[in-house]
Amino acid sequence: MATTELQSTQVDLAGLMTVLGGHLYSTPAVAVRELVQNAHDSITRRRIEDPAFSGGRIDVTSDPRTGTLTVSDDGAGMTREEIDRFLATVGVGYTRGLRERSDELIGQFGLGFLSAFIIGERTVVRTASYQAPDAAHEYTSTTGERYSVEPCAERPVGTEVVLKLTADHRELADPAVLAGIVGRYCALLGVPVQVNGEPVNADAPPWRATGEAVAVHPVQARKQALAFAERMDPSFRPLCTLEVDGGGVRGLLWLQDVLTYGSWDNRRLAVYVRGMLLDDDARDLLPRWAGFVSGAVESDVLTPTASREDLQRDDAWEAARAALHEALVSGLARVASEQPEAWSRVLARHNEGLLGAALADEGLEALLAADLRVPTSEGELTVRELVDGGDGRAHVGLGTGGFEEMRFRALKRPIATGTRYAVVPFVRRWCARHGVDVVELGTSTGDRALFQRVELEEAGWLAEQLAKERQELIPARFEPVEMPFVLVPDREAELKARLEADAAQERIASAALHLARSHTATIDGTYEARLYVNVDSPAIAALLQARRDGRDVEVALGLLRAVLALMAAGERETRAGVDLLEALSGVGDAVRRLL
Ligand SMILES: Nc1ncnc2c1ncn2[C@@H]1O[C@H](COP(=O)(O)OP(=O)(O)OP(=O)(O)O)[C@@H](O)[C@H]1O
Repeated sequence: MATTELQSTQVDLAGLMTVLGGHLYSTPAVAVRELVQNAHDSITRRRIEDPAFSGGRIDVTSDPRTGTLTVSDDGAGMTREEIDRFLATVGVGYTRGLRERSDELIGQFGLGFLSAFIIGERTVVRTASYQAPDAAHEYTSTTGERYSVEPCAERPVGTEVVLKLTADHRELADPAVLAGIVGRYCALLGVPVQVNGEPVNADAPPWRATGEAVAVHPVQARKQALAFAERMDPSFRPLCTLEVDGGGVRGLLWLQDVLTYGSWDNRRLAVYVRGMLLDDDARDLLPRWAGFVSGAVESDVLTPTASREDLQRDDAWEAARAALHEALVSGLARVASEQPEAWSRVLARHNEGLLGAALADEGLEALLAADLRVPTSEGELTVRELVDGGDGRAHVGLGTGGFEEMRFRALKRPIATGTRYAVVPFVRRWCARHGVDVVELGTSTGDRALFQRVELEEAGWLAEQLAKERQELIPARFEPVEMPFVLVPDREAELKARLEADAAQERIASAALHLARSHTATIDGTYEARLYVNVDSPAIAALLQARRDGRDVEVALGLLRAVLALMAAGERETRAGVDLLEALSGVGDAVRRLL
């Protein structure tokens, strides 16, 4: 058998660099983070290996005129040999080996330094190691593929990396841009960082401060937490903050102080791993319903991907997600009991989103069920108020307005607006728990609960006189007695007509359509609307009596037809086919004949 000769795989560094540069990182700003992170790790290394060391500081400076950016540290520095072995060898770093001795180190892949070549057209590294402080070296490279190392003038122990930025990335030298980037990435870093002389991480996050010996008054602690939230997320003012401590995550969540709707998804969570911002938008760690929640958390157990801009979806991630969920629910409960003012603001701002949240989470439902309000024809009410106002039943409208609403308005009874986000399921759930009936207006079962049907000899005659085509006239008793009739469009027939229209075939997947049709087949779609005529109303009672007495009822009928048409014309759902002018002239005609 012939022996197979083993060959070495060739690495095309230029090609690899293009991939890394163009595809690994989402933004060139990440390169700045990588350099600051190396400075941090080098300081950590020196703290471990050089017992005499008491410093630790990172300086980022820029010169917009020359387009240069410099990151300096007073960390361990590198010897000549270390430059070759670690800095200039892709995939290898000193840091990885040291991680066993410290959980503060951030680097592990031996890749980050390459990002300097994405934003810099020339990179110079000047360094002196604490192991050989008198021998400083200067590394120079343009693309990272080739480099030179020379001895250089004496310098303090530590490293400075000087980048001449490419034309595309010169904006990174703008002091404000740079301060913004570094300030966000390094907000929680344990080593002080200055950008052009200004500290960017001087204030420790509030959860670290709680370990301090002097206990802070709760009001003061709340203020500090709000100030932190405001610093971290300038786009929204925070309404109140909630602590997170569990599942390997510590930090703060806050509710945004804006008016939100159910569809609002502005979840924003910044995740810091070992003090460095890793994922600016880890929204998936927050529950889907928390669209109005922002936060910043840190963790040592979450694992970054190689781009260090995302997190691996491992067990730690799941545990963190569960902990954040729990922190949100218990934090909201705490705000409800300890900060009544903030709580009423939370309810006012996020009522709609919380309706959905309550449906998604039983713990929240228990907390919120009594306080959340649903939109009704009488303004926003709690379900308890809706039920009390509805004589012990919850009325829900599935359309918009209509005669039914007019009737309820006349009675001053509230109808919940069932077409709005989460209202129907929330009301149903509440009522099921409290043993209360829900009446859905416009469905045949709903109508049966509201209109007490009566037998009437003149029903056929009334139908001829008042009902239009595809309207079913039903004699009934209902309140208020002043109302002679109510025209109720049949929502189920409406749905049936819509689904059975040919166009539906194109819009709805056929399996779903089939299912829907098997339901609509059970709906009797003969009538589009029901006209309930109130036999208790003085107008109808008088009309019927006059007819029984054999008197002429034409004028009265004309007037009633006109009123019916006018009522129908005022409602979006019933106005089709109503001739307003004809209705008005009907009134005029009746008045003229009466006088
Ligand atoms: N400022 C610095 N001071 C001292 N050593 C440095 C500095 N910057 C880089 N190095 C050395 O170069 C090595 C490679 O750096 P690089 O950023 O490529 O990878 P890393 O930091 O080890 O890992 P990662 O890719 O996860 O960031 C480091 O491990 C360290 O030994």
